[in-house]
Amino acid sequence: MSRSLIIAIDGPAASGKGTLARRLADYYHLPHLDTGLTYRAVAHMLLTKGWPLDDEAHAIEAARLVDLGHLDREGLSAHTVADAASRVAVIAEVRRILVDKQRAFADRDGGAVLDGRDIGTVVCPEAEVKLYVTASAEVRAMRRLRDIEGRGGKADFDEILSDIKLRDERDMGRTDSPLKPAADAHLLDTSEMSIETAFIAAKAIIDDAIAKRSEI
Ligand SMILES: Nc1ncnc2c1ncn2[C@@H]1O[C@H](COP(=O)(O)OP(=O)(O)O)[C@@H](O)[C@H]1O
Ligand SMILES: Nc1ccn([C@@H]2O[C@H](COP(=O)(O)OP(=O)(O)O)[C@@H](O)[C@H]2O)c(=O)n1
Repeated sequence: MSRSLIIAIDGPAASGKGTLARRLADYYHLPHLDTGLTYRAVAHMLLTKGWPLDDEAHAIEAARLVDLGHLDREGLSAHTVADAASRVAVIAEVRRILVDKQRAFADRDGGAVLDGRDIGTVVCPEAEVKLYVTASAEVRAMRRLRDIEGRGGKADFDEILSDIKLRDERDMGRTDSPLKPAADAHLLDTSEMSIETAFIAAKAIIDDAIAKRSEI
């Protein structure tokens, strides 16, 4: 690969952006960063210490301590951590600190795949390929339910659905870096797509962008 390839993937909870990001990173031999884990890490630190989620000073301190090399996906996977993450994610200074770290990750030779809520709009507005992955709230809630049950847990579909809708509202409604497709993002509605079909569709978009380089 002669030029850096940055692939920015955004979308709401359980739309499949992480699964797609990991597969694309593997296919194009690029490093991958799940930026949601950085917000989850901040939330987890506050929850563990018993600090309120709107305690800005401690949230900022926690954001400074986030180490991209040590993000524990399993330890941060809980539903409560995801909800708490969307609360600390409204703090502008927390975002600024985490976005700096995310940009440093993206700015490496060769490129990278990043997924989150504001990658195409704020973190990597210069990304060569931007994907906005979505699916209906019901489909996303069903995917999350299967995730939880697959790990031996129990959950209620209606509760997950209302949590997902609430988090969508919080993420799309905040003033700082709200979740929305970048103007030049390709929309991928995976409601009726398998993981494989979504991967093939994304790969076609990326290969097309790479092919256009040689025409320039
Ligand atoms: N296109 C798809 N069809 C069916 N299930 C999917 C699809 N994409 C992802 N999944 C499953 O849905 C769940 C949530 O996907 P994930 O990639 O973690 O979403 P996100 O990163 O957007 O929160 C996972 O269990 C994943 O295997
Ligand atoms: N780039 C990002 C990534 C996540 N987040 C926040 O972090 C929360 C958890 O993100 P996540 O990607 O781990 O959540 P899921 O989509 O996996 O459920 C989101 O609901 C957002 O509030 C953000 O604000 N910006």
